[in-house]
Amino acid sequence: MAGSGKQTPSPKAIIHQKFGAKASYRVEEVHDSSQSGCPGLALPQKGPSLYRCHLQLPDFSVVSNVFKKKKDSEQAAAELALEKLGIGPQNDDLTVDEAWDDIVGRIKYIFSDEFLSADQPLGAHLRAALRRDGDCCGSVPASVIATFDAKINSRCKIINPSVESDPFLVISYVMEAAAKLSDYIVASPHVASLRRKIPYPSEIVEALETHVSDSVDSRNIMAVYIPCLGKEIVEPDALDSSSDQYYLDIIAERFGLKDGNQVMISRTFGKASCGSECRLYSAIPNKLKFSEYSPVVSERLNLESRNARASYICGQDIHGDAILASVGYKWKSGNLDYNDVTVKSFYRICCGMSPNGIYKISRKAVLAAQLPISFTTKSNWGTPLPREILCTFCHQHRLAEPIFSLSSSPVKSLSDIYRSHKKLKVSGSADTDDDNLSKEKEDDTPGLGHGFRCEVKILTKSQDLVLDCSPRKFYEKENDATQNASLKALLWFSKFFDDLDVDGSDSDDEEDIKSPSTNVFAAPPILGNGDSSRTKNVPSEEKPVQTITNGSVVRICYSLSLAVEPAYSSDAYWSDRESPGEVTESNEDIESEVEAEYSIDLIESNEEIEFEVGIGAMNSHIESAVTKMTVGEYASFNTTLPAAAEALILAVANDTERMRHLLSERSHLDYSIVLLGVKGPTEERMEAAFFKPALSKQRVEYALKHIKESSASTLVDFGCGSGSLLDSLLDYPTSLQTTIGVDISHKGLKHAAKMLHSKLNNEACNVKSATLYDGSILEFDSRLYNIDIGTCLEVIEHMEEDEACEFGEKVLSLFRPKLLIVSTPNYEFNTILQRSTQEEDKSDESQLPKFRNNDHKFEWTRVQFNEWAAKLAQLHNYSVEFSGVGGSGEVEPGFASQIAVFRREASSEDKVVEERSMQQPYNVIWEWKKGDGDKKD
Ligand SMILES: C[S@@+](CC[C@H](N)C(=O)[O-])C[C@H]1O[C@@H](n2cnc3c(N)ncnc32)[C@H](O)[C@@H]1O
Ligand SMILES: [Mg+2]
Repeated sequence: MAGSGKQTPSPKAIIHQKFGAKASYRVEEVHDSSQSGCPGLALPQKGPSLYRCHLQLPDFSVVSNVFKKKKDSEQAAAELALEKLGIGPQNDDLTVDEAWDDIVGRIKYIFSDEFLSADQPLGAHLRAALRRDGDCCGSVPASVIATFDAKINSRCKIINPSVESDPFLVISYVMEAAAKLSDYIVASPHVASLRRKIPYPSEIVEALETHVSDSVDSRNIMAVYIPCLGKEIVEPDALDSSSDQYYLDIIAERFGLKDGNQVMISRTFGKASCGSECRLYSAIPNKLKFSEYSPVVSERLNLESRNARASYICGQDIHGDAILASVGYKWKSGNLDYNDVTVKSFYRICCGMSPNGIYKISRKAVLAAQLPISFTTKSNWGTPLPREILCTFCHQHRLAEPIFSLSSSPVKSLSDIYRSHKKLKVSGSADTDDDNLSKEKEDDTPGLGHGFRCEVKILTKSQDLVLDCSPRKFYEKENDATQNASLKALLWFSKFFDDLDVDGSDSDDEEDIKSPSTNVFAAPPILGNGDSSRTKNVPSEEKPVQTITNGSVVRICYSLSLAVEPAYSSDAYWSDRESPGEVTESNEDIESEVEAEYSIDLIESNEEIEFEVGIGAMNSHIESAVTKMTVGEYASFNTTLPAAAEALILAVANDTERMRHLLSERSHLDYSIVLLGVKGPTEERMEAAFFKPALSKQRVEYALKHIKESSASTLVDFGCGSGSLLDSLLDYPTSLQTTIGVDISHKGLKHAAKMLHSKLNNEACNVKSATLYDGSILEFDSRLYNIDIGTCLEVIEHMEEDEACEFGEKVLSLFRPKLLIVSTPNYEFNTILQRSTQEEDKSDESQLPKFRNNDHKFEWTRVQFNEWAAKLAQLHNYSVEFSGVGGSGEVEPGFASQIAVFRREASSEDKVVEERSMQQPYNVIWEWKKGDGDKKD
């Protein structure tokens, strides 16, 4: 933060002052969920550590976002708590009178001998002021003091919180305070500047002279000129810094002002969108008398001369023409530092003000991408997630950090009980993983009467409510609840910022969203920041044959170019295309005929970008083209330019002048797209859309029924994956004493180990040992011989068909479980599932993805499955029954998941053949025994 002599206390320090030992911080290590650690797991575990802090105060607790450093998470939690308590970190509980005293004292200190050599920007301004010519020598613009001193700023906020958006008010307070120091300081109200009455001692001044200089090099500092009148274009500008002149005096010249004392300086902004921190400079209105400044004057000024575009990007009222520049004194060295700012930077900053724009920029697809209208799964969304976008948005608009409150459904599930149990047992930092583990477990235990809702509140920094968004829906995963609530809030803001249409909120959302006021925001100027193509929903000419279904994730390579057609269309270019507009003879002069030659300028391209179809994540032209393509196909087409596109094009194009010229011609957008790949809608999603409870849960329940009936004590889950069956089995009392999982996927096994680890030390459960093996079920391992129950759920279709046959052979001839349950998708059911994710889309079914999942090597009809199972059973002395879950066996097309239950005939001999007994190719990667806890291999 810019220069106060004494640092304001940190949020943590304030909390300490108020609560002392009653404030307890607990920092939790958060791993990437797929990577979090598990004791005793014999597989490498890696993953970046992030930290989240829980702060418990006597009356409430808060939880911070995640941070790379523990320290930051603690400060963030403290800040959240202060926000909840209604204490701004800098406000220190001062009275208005005390605030005034502080300001007066601070100004006096700023003009002291000591401060002149201060290692901070304000000190550098004071030194530079001494080098100013003539009248101005030694005089410091009041706006400099108002802008660069954090302490004065925080005290002004106590006097009147509206200084946040009204920088004139701060100046008027500075002038008023300075007037009380008439013995020390000359405050000239007409020019809004301050000067020390008694000159600095000459030895101090001389000592400073050597190392202070304003000249950067011989170059100009590139800046941007933003005219007050919206009709006038935003243009590049340059500040000539070659002389040793005070930089505010140079800026003053650009406005035709006498000197820098008349220059207003805004706060900094824009770092995220253009790389460097920018400020806006403008002229203090001529007639403005700070001694008479009041809300009435401010309102009148706003009517007369508010610069809408400039005010929009920095969130303060800016008057008259403005210059956007990144220039200022460095901390420590006190030298002038700058970064070039271009017109492109200006448009990027504008773009980054809206939810849609933030998404576009972070996807690096400003023209192509748009904020999706729904959040389905994390894996389909890409980065950044809605929650991060919402945080960026709030930061951009100087709002407080969003407050998320999660609540779970009232039913206390077993997993909750286990979790609290677990918490009592483990303590100390080494076990912070446990919290993640139990959370993950909950996430992945769908349908156990458990769910999360999230409410998100957006407040201003002064704690006024802007938006309260509380979707009523429960989600199985905590994260889904948070992301969906965030997206809802973003879409609400998007209506305001991108479409200017807050009233149009969907009727069923109304109860979820409360917003007492939107007047925290000024209406955005017309920049064309949004992409109107979504709201208008461009109707396509002929109803397209959509071959890629909603919910699929496509990977494309695209380029977008701005093309200008030739003045005379003798060119064959358009002959086989639809011309974007009537081609008329040009009446213009020779020069423009030459300029109007066919040109095509690349404006945006992406070698590879993924997006989900059907949620509006991409410009509708791209999406509708892509969904008709096949993998490897190339498509190109052009569209006329929507008015909205202009600002976006300027936000991506380096050569603003040329782009403006092209945009003024009869230009259109040329799209070239290659479809690189398609992943069908996930099996999970298709099934979730169709079955309640989820099909996966129905499979578990099916297995459970057989376990209960058979009083089995040993179970092997062949292809256990992430252990969903092994995990769920622990939720119910069963006769099982030994459970074993085998899989070849390390990722799945790690996940399984973590889940089991978090759940197994529970007294209520009968299980005495649990083991996870890394191995292929196509190989025999004698440790798995002759078990009571084998399960192999949704695994065989992930192998080649001949391997599935091989597995069938081996499991019945070598492993010889007493009972074996095999499930696999019923291919005939797919049309029904696919229809459920297709919604109204009546596309040709023959074009739909063949299998439910990309990884499926085959899917069998009922006849194929029955043949496979019946043959095997007969060969190996088993009986087999057919059944299924999802739907009904009686009605066409049968169950969604078909199941074969093999039973070993009582007569068959049960001894493992001698030479096989030594075969133990599987590796134990995790093992647990009652009483021992987790053991490494
Ligand atoms: C769709 S998952 C099913 C996981 C689990 N059975 C369930 O129902 O949740 C298929 C699993 O089969 C595993 N798999 C495929 N081929 C395998 C093989 N030859 N040996 C062991 N596991 C295999 C995969 O690694 C994957 O975890
Ligand atoms: Mg499968």
